[in-house]
Parts: sequence; structure tokens; C-alpha cells
Amino acid sequence: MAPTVEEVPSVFDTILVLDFGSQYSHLITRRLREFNIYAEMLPCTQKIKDLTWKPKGVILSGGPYSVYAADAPHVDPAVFDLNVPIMGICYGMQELAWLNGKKVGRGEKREYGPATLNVLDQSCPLFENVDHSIVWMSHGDKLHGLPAGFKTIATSDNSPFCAIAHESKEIYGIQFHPEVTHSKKGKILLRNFAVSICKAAQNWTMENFIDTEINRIRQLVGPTAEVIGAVSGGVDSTVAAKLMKEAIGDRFHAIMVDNGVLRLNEAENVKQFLGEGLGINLSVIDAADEFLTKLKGVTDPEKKRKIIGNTFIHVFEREAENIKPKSGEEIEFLLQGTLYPDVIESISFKGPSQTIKTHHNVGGLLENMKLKLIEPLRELFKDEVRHLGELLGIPHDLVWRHPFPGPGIAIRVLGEVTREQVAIARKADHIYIEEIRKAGLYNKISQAFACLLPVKSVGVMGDQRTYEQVIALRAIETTDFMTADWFPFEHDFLKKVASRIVNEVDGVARVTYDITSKPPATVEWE
Ligand SMILES: Nc1ncnc2c1ncn2[C@@H]1O[C@H](COP(=O)(O)OP(=O)(O)OP(=O)(O)O)[C@@H](O)[C@H]1O
Ligand SMILES: O=c1[nH]c(=O)c2[nH+]cn([C@@H]3O[C@H](COP(=O)(O)O)[C@@H](O)[C@H]3O)c2[nH]1
Ligand SMILES: NC(=O)CC[C@H](N)C(=O)O
Ligand SMILES: [Mg+2]
Repeated sequence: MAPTVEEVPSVFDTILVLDFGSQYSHLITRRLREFNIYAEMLPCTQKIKDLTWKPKGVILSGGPYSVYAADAPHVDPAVFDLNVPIMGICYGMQELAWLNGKKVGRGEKREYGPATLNVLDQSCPLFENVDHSIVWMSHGDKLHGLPAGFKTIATSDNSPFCAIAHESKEIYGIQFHPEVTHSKKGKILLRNFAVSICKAAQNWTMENFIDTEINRIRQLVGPTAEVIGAVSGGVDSTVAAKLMKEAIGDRFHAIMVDNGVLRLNEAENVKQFLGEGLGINLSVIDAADEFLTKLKGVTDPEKKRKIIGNTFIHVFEREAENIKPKSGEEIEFLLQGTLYPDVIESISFKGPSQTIKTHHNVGGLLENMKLKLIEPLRELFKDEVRHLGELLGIPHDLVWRHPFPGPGIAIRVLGEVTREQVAIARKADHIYIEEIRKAGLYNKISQAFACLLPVKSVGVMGDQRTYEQVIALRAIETTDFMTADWFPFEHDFLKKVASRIVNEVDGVARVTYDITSKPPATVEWE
């Protein structure tokens, strides 16, 4: 059967995760996908009648609210008319109880941390191979009695209703969080729910996704229309571009903007590995002067970010006008490398969070350009994108590159960004990364780079006094870039890098290593 142009959930069996705002909600989706079941998260306010696909099962996530509060969010009751298995986790279970008798209230004591699961009903398919395991609790409210039509299927010391099940329907509630790794057998429990209870097929593999997605793109774009896209040489845009190339060949036009704050030799490298190596139809636009002129005299980090973001859009739009489609028609589509975490962020049921810094890339083009958007990676997490990249034959080193921010070295040169300052930061960064690679550490580190600080310091070289700037090195380990810890290099490694940078980079007299985690710091310095 040929896949239709509908979304992925129409092609793969899908578990719907309704998000009540727990910090762990997206992990439920992750865990399910780890055993090849496609899962998609939508806000708890999702109207079931607006779904264009039918889930194989539904999970109600945890959340920070109390179900009995006046402003607490509640699930669309139509979810019960889908007649598919439902499982509530923490808030999700309390919601099931609230809807069936309102026996939920504040617990005498809050419960954060480990508990031992004591299964009462061993015949329950949810608990195959999970009895007596450690589960993770994080709640202050609890059930004060059994909801109508339910029975207790597991207890723990502090939770007499640790897990409940409906007497006749496939509806379950669990007080603990199976999605966090501290729940030792949580993943097995989630699999039991999805596979044994929901009967979801375990066919969500990147191999299957490639075929589905290429077909989807071809049907969406049709036989003649053409597509443009911004590519940076980063992982996401390269994988998206390669997928487009596989789907529609030269009808895809990639544009790379050399904004003057890219890594050393980056534009030439990208031209080579994307253009020649992967056969992608690529134009590299040298807009360095334009960017650097606009950045002249600007030192405020947010101002720099805004200038770069706006200039990106400006240059991209101008260059898109210059692309002459083979068909003679107008370009119809714009490719974007949006990933699932971006989607989650925009749908998450959490309300606005504070802006720490404005992340700027080539976004916000759509309205002006009247282009239709194609986002082939919007269902994928970063590691899935990397796996996809490997399967598409993109070289390993490229697939595993550290992320590089859109504003580039401009946010790594503190203070005013000039050609000279960029050149210093670039050289130092190049040496640092080269040494990291030589030491076999590149893949152990999530991201590493050098920053140029706008301070001068006294040194002595060849009996001469020097008075030059300072380079700060940063290397972090993280899984999601939301929190991060600094990487514990051996002292000899740091010694070698520092010595090379001071010796080889004119304008630098001193090197420091940044040992701040995120929070309280961020990954980038600006
Ligand atoms: N110099 C550039 N030229 C053209 N497009 C760019 C440039 N820098 C960023 N972009 C666009 O902004 C998007 C987002 O940047 P982002 O850094 O998040 O992704 P990436 O560069 O593709 O991958 P990575 O996370 O590995 O750096 C890119 O996918 C690309 O479309
Ligand atoms: O594409 C991007 N455009 C940006 O404007 C931007 N700012 C930060 N980053 C990257 O995001 C991650 C977290 O960075 P921060 O802790 O500094 O916010 C790190 O990986 C940063 O490199 C950006 N990426
Ligand atoms: N983690 C949760 O879902 C917590 C649910 C609810 N807010 C409680 O404290 O019990
Ligand atoms: Mg990037």
C-alpha cells in the first residue's frame, strides 16, 4: 500500500500522549519510540474530533496541577469514545479518578523518590516482568478511594492505590512515572501497555520512515514544483537536504549564507561535502560584509542576535528571488529542519516561559514569502535525525558534528564583532577542536568551542611583555542542551591546547577553561 500524503500517524500505529505539562511528558514519547512504536504528544486540551488519525492507545501524562483545583486542565471526554486502551500516569491517573467519583485530594505527605511496586493482580498484562521493582514517585495529591468501576492492581508503602484498572474496560492508572530511568522496569511497563494491551505494531524504524517520508514529499511536491531551503552545514539541515535530494533531485535548491561568523573554512567545506559529496544543488552566498557592517559597534548580545536573525531573513529572501526554477514557475515550497523538540515546545501545555536568549536562525520567513512549508524532520528527536543521516549515507563525521548556533562566532566574540576578532576566535576554536579530535574525545563531548573575551591581560613571550586578549574554552556534556555539565578534561590535554593557542594565535596571551554548568550558566556565553 502506498503511503498517503497524510501525517506519520496515519502510516504507523501511534500511541497518543496527552500532555498535562509534566517535565517528563516528552520522555513517554521517547521511551515508546525506543522500542519502535511511534508516539506523538499533543496538549491535553486537544479536541478528539480534530484528530485526523486514530491512535492505538492513549496515555495521559503527569502534570503540575491538582485535578480538584478550579483551573485544572481536563481531558476531552470524547477520548473515552475512541474505545482504545487508556493509561493515566500520576496526574493522568488522578484525572481518571476525578472523572469517576472525584476521590482525589491532598496527601498527608508528599512523595518524591523511589518506592517498591507490589503487584496484586499478576494476571494484569501491564505488569509482566515488573513486579517488586523500584518505581519513581513525584506527587503531593493522592486517591482517597477507588473510582467507580475500578479495582486496585498494585500498591506501594505510601500509595494504597499505586495502580488501578477498570473492571471491564482497558483503562489503567499508575501513580508512579514509568518514563523516568529511575523506574527500573518502567520501559517494560510502557512496552506492555503499547504492545500487549494496545496491540501497536513495532515498525517505527528509520528505514521505514525514509520510504514513507520520501513518498510523502514526492506526493506533496508533485511532479514539477520546486523547493528551496536554508542549509548551514549543521546536522539537521544537512539531513533534511539529503532527504529532499533523494525525493526530488535537482528540484531542491539549497542556500547557504556565509554570514562572516562561520567556523574556519566552513563555507568552502560545506560547498564540498554538500555540493560535491552529496550532490545537493547548493548556492553559497557571501554576505559577510553585509552582516559585519550591521554588527559594527554593537556589543549587546540580544541586539547581535536580532541583527543576525533579521539579516539572515533579508539575505535569504533576496537570494531566493534569484533562483530560477527549472520549470519556469515560481518556487512553491520552503524546506525547514524543524525537529520534534521544537514542536513539543510550541505545543507544550505549560504557558509562556521566560526568554533567556532569542535563538535566531532563518525562521519567520513564511508569511512574507507565501511559500508552503515542508518539515521532514518535525517528528524526530536529534538522535533519530542522526540515525536517519547515517542511513542516508551522510558521512559519520558530519552526522555527529556538534551543533553550531545560527549567530555563530558573533555570540562567541564577546563585545564588538569585527573581522579581526572573528579571525582570532576562529583560529583558537579550530585548534581546540582539532586537539579534541586527536585525543579521541569529540564524540564524548556534546559541544565544544572557544570564546574570545573582550579583556586584555599581561603576558611574557620571548622576553617581551605582551598585552593581549583571553580565550575561554567551553566543553559540555548534555543529552538535551536544557541542562549541561562541563567536561572533565585531563590537565595535560588543557595544557597542550592552551600552549598551542597562545603560540599559534596572534592576539591571545591567556587561555582559561569554563567550569560552569547550565544552569546557572548557559552553553553559549551570549
Ligand atoms: N549559515 C546559514 N546559512 C543558511 N541557513 C542557516 C545558516 N545557519 C543556520 N541556518 C538555518 O537555521 C536552521 C537552524 O539552525 P540549527 O543550528 O538549529 O540547525 P543546523 O545548523 O541544521 O544543525 P545543528 O543543530 O547541527 O547546528 C538550519 O537548519 C538552517 O536552515
Ligand atoms: O541554532 C541556534 N541558534 C541560536 O541562536 C542559538 N543560541 C544557542 N544555540 C544552541 O542551543 C544550545 C543551548 O544554548 P544556550 O544554553 O546558550 O541557550 C547550544 O547547543 C547552543 O549552541 C543556538 N542554536
Ligand atoms: N507528577 C504529577 O503528575 C503530579 C500530579 C499532582 N500535581 C500531584 O502533585 O500529585
Ligand atoms: Mg547549526
